[in-house]
Amino acid sequence: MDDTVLLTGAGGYVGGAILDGLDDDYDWRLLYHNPPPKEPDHPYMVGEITEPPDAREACEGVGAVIHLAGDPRPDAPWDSVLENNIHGTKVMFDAAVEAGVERFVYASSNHAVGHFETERTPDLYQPEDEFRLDGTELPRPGNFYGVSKAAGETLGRYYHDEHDLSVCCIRIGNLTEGHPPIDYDRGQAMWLSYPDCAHLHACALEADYDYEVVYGISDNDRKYYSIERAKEVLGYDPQDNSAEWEGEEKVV
Ligand SMILES: NC(=O)C1=CN([C@@H]2O[C@H](COP(=O)(O)OP(=O)(O)OC[C@H]3O[C@@H](n4cnc5c(N)ncnc54)[C@H](O)[C@@H]3O)[C@@H](O)[C@H]2O)C=CC1
Ligand SMILES: O=C1O[C@H](COP(=O)(O)O)[C@@H](O)[C@H](O)[C@H]1O
Repeated sequence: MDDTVLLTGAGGYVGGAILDGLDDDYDWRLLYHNPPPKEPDHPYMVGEITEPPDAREACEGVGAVIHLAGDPRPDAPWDSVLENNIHGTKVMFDAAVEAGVERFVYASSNHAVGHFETERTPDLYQPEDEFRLDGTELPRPGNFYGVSKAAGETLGRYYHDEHDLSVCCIRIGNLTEGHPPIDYDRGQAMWLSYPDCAHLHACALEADYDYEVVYGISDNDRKYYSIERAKEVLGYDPQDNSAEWEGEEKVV
């Protein structure tokens, strides 16, 4: 991808992981919600994804969008996910199409499929359990936040079919920096390391695809999300595995 890449939600955790790993690799334009505390190393603007003029300005002249901005709280109230996650994502898709953007990478979530876990907890978090979700299943959100993420995936399907935009929805698991979550089997099952997060988003910027839903986790022994589709279509090659850690120490 030689064109400018717009990164919304640039000031957040996922945005930080992506910029940590891919800082020099792309011609970035960063969208912040509030003025950043320190001057970014890349061109940036401050704006609202729910406001079409801001979204249009952010998308002008870019070749790809990585859309992270939104309310990330699993217990977020309906009003907030409706406005920030569903409406905000629709506004960003509209602006992307209007600007002639070629591809749109969308931050979906494990919470879009949270209720698949209900009858299988806690067995599915064990390394020997062979149950896998692979991205072809319909959403089963576990909360309104998950509903909003599933809605974003559906918006992506529509904008791909209607406007021929390449759309990759990444159902991100549990991003933590440095080491996997401690004493949290479920978090270790769906851990996404910072380096694997950056690499996966680079894959989504480079590969050829139409519309994809993939899982964004490291290659964890405890996984119950398949990463085969991400490997096959995007060339994802994760380097981390939460099983290689004991607490904060890497032991393998
Ligand atoms: N951190 C994680 O483990 C996971 C994150 N995700 C998704 O990844 C994305 C980023 O998550 P995080 O970085 O963890 O969250 P974060 O809260 O650290 O970052 C989100 C950013 O979006 C901005 N934002 C929120 N509403 C906005 C609006 N109306 N206009 C402009 N900017 C707005 C916020 O200011 C914030 O900087 C979210 O969409 C979240 O749902 C999905 C699964 C797991
Ligand atoms: O989608 C998200 O998921 C992660 C993991 O949450 P968990 O409840 O499944 O442990 C969460 O940390 C993040 O805030 C959220 O956006």
